Amino acid sequence: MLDRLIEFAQFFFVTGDPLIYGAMVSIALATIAILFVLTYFKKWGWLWKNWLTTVDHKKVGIMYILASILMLFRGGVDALMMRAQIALPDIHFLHPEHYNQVFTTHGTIMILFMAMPLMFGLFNIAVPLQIGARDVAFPFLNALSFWLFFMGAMLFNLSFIIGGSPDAGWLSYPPLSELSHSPGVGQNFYIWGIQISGIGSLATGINFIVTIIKMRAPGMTWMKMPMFTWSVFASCVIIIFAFPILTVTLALLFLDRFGGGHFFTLDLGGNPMMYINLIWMWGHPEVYIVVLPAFGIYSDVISTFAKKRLFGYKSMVFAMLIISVLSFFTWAHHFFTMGSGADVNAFFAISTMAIAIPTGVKVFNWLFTMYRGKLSFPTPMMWAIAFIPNFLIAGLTGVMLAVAPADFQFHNSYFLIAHFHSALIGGVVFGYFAGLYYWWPKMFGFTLPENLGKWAFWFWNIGFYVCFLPQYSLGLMGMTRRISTYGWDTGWAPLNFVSTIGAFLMGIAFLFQVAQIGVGIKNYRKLKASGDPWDARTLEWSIPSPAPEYNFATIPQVTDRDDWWEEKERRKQGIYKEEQPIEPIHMPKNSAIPFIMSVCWFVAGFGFVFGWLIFIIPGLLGVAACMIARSFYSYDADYYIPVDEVKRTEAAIRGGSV
Ligand code: HEA
Ligand code: HEM
Ligand SMILES: [Cu+2]
Repeated sequence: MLDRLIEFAQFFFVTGDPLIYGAMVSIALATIAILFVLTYFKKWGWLWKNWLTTVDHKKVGIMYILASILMLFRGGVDALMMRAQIALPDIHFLHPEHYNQVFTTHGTIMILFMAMPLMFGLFNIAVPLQIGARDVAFPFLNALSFWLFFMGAMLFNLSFIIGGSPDAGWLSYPPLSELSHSPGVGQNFYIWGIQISGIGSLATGINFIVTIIKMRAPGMTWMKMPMFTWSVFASCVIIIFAFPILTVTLALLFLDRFGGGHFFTLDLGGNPMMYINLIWMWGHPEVYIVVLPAFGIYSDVISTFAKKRLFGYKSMVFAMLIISVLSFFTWAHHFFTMGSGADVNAFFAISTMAIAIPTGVKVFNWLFTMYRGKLSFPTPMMWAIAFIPNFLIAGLTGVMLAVAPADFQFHNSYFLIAHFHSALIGGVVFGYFAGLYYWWPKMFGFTLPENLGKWAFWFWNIGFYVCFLPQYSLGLMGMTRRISTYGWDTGWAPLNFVSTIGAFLMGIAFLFQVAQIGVGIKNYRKLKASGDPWDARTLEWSIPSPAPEYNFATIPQVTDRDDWWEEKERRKQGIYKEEQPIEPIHMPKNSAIPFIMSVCWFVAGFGFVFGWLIFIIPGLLGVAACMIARSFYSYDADYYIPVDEVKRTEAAIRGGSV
């Protein structure tokens, strides 16, 4: 036992780095503060009952969003530390080893623990409401997905404090990620953090596909579905085919590291190229997993604020489905330079370029939707419009990268870094921000203050161009990715300095957003939103903001695409649908199992990271116990809300009128 403690202490105080001690102290202080506040205001019961054990999709969505904002902060601090380090030559703020850790955690966190959960948050907030459903198909599984993501993310983040962070890049290529080259525990944190949250992502994919197929309101045929819901469907189709590949790849890497396997080693029959193929078979589709829902948001937001039907609805749907299929045939464009040969490279170059066609269709459709529309520009619309030029740059430089011979020059240079940040920030993050501002009133019942939102918008946008445009030139000037410093003789200093200024402008933009939320909460009474604050088109706006726990008192009967808009038009002409009688509403009960089971996974994962059976065994036993409890002893998992109570709630929120 004593050796274990000493071993633990060694891991704990692995380095004398002041940044790590600083982080430890701040995390400890923040934890104490949270515990104190919860105890002082007697909020433990509230937390447990309303949040930790909830299975309500709206609350699960809010928890995803909160966690992802926290992760955006962590990933953003990483980004600023890197940009500070390379702002000028010969800076000694981060050691080279530390720089490696920071870009690895930044990339992994931003994609897997920021973009994915923010996306899942928006799925949860909007999809059931858009299709006129009372929840997702499997609410229990939905809560489990969230907690698995959360515990996976926490495990990954723990590496910063205990044992050391991973440092082999966000995709952890072997041989660098093998035991021979990375004997520390950082890679184990990477594997287990992603595995645990990955199970959650796969389950979410399945959950939303079933929800969209089975739970649409009567009358909502496929071609009447809101575009965001379509994009979620397309994204989830990619998830269910791509995430199992990630799971298997990381499991094999784990066997290499723990079980003396040789799947990806350089000797005994292994081959690192196998890993590189597999990880990109997930990694490339992953970028479309995150961007398609952003496309869906742009479609809904642009048609709402242009007061027009989306132009080319059917072509939008097919473009998305084509992108989701094509996304599985382009993975090798990430290693044109790794010896595939001319024929293979030509195949993947052409399939990659082919994606420009459906994407172009979408871009033109958005422009045509705005053409001659009655445009207004509240913050969601501003993000949607800013996206178009940003994404055009990202897409066109993507097509340049897809030219295999040219990629021998661009590959792993700052040109690539600029390409993917343009796509990920200008495309994905901006899209999710548009969605967040758009659905905020539906989530919380008040709109965010617009003036601070506009400040945030301009800082993000200007910062974005100032940060990433110079990087295209830096790439062409020969600056490669993942270097922690360079010499004055390179001539890269001025552009890097400008780029760092841009990064800090985006940091300020984030602070504006935090302030905006703070001011919004303070003035929420003044900013109170009606059920339909944007005069929007789809069903989620037909019910009060925030929606009651059962969403729809009676399930809507859909007759049109943009059904709520058409309904409003009909009402203007005095035509009202027949009121449906309210019936008792069937609801799922809260459950503590998703939370407890995920905590057990966390404990087991922690044990696997260090190879400590005293954590692995109880953790896995706990997981098994939760499964048994759910399978054999959870008969009492649902209840009915009686008609009277529904009527009372409706009357209270609507104040007697609609
Ligand atoms: C959301 C994220 C996202 C998105 C949407 C894209 C979209 C695209 N990407 Fe990108 N890409 C990444 C994220 C993304 N990428 C990441 C993270 C990496 C690097 C990872 C790493 O190495 O760590 C990467 C790397 C990467 C490479 C590897 C380069 C290398 O390693 O050397 C290539 C090469 O082909 C490429 C190509 C493309 C193409 C062709 C598109 C297309 O989908 C773009 C299509 C869009 C348009 C073209 C614009 C709109 C179209 C029109 C207006 C019509 C008219 C246009 C034409 C006819 C051209 N990307
Ligand atoms: C806030 C603005 C951001 C800035 C200033 C920034 C900056 C950086 C920097 C400096 C690097 C390392 C480059 C290198 O040395 O190779 C990097 C890498 C990366 N970033 Fe960002 N970033 C930002 C936002 C994002 C977002 C939002 C995402 C994803 C959604 C993201 C995903 C990545 C990825 C995947 C890598 C590659 C990591 C690796 O090489 O393993 N970044 N970023
Ligand atoms: Cu790709």
